[in-house]
Amino acid sequence: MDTQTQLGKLGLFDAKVPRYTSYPTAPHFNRVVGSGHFSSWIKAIPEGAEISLYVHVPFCRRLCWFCACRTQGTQSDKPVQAYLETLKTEIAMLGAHLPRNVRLSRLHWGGGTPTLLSPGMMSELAGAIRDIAPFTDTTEFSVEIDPNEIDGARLDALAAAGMNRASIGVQDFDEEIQKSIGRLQGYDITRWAAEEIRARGVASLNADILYGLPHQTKARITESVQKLLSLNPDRVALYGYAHVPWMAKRQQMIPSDALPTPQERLALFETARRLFLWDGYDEIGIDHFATKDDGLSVAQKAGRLRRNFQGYTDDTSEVLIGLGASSISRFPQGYAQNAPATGAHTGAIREGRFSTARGHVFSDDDRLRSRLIEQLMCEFRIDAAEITRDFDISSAALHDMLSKVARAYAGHLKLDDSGLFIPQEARPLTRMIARQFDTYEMNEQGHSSAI
Ligand SMILES: C=Cc1c2[nH]c(c1C)Cc1[nH]c(c(CCC(=O)O)c1C)Cc1[nH]c(c(C)c1CCC(=O)O)Cc1[nH]c(c(C)c1C=C)C2
Ligand SMILES: C[C@H]1O[C@@H](n2cnc3c(N)ncnc32)[C@H](O)[C@@H]1O
Ligand code: MET
Ligand code: SF4
Repeated sequence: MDTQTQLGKLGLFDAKVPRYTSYPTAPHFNRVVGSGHFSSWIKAIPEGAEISLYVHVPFCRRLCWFCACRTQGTQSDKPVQAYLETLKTEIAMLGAHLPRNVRLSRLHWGGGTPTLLSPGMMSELAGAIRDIAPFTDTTEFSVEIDPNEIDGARLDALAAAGMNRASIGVQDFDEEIQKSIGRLQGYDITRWAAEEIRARGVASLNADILYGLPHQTKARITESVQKLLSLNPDRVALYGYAHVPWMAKRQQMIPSDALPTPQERLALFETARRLFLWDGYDEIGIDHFATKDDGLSVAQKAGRLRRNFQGYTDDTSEVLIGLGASSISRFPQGYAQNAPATGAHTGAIREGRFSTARGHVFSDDDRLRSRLIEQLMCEFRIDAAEITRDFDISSAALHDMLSKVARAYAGHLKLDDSGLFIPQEARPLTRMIARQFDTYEMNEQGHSSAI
């Protein structure tokens, strides 16, 4: 039997599973967690700790039809200006709760489109953040940049604010595909953005592209990847297009009859993957590629790769604070998510309280399973020695847990005393295997395709 037939037999082409950017996943967050938890978790950060900060900017000038991110379209600067005021208040509130001498390991601006801020707004925002949590010599400050929504003045402002990493949205270079996903973006504009970002001393450039788009073929993705490689990105995120029109209403504009089948999605992924490997990139986790000396590759080789809401990271700080509407924070105690709508978020901040709307308090079992899933997603294996060292579980109990999963995928996984291992041929199954360690009830239809 060939690999595709075997993967099909295991249900890969029918399954819907989470992407496990957290455990438990966001749909399982509950209303028990509120602003009281958030404040107390902030206060519990050790003095002098390095923490990470994510700032969400939920606005775009145009709304791409494929996009599943929390964002709204606006042509006017008025709501953006009002939102910036909210963020500055939220940052000051955070500063009032933070223990002394806390500094930033990572700062990430995402969205939406953070680059629709004016240069003045960018400096204000960066200044407000650096006032409450200064950079260190090694702080990484990354910004999601829309090549369609950037110019020299805004890049200058970002560079002056300390940006040293950037990520550009590419998705696909093919014009027919771009039309079908409501996002036109010529190669020249993308190339201009990449060059101008680098010209400002930004050492590391990431690009996002998608497989599984309407009208995408192996020939077309090959051409898109070649064009992308001509820009020499240090990192690439190759996400599977998540078609969830019941969640992201704008996806109803996408012609679902032009979408590739799950079997074709796997072939598209494999085609793109081979091109990146051929060009010397390392494969990082399930959907990233990085040059050999990039931080992600180095972290992967050293066993320090971690999973976060952005996908993969080499950040090892224990606390990630999300600011702005819908942002999620992660603490050693649990997750806290802000109110998703900008109105509700701003309302809470104006009343002087954090907008935390839901979240999750970790149990010991959650912590164990969270790490098991993270190891699978980052390293395609579970390291039994590490797990029994760090968690309250005996070798025998762990082995029992791993054997059940190995049996469910009999002949595809390797199990021995050192742990569980997913060989190369079985890697498309990784999210399904991770699902085996997830004890939360799941509405399968709510999720995106397993491949
Ligand atoms: C930049 C945009 C974002 C992407 N993911 C997130 C952001 C901010 C983070 C995120 N992802 C999900 C949630 C929880 C639900 C919510 O609050 O809206 C958050 C905060 C879940 C999610 N993301 C995608 C889907 C289909 C789902 C729901 C179910 C599931 O877990 O499968 C699609 C998707 N969004 C982003 C990517 C890269 C992506 C698929 C590859 C971007
Ligand atoms: C931040 C990144 O998230 C990715 N992104 C946005 N929406 C989706 C979706 N529906 N499916 C997969 N990836 C998506 C894009 O690649 C974007 O650049
Ligand atoms: N909005 C930017 C873009 O589309 C950043 C990626 S999507 C959140 O290019
Ligand atoms: S892909 Fe980027 S620009 Fe397009 S709607 Fe999503 S966040 Fe906005």
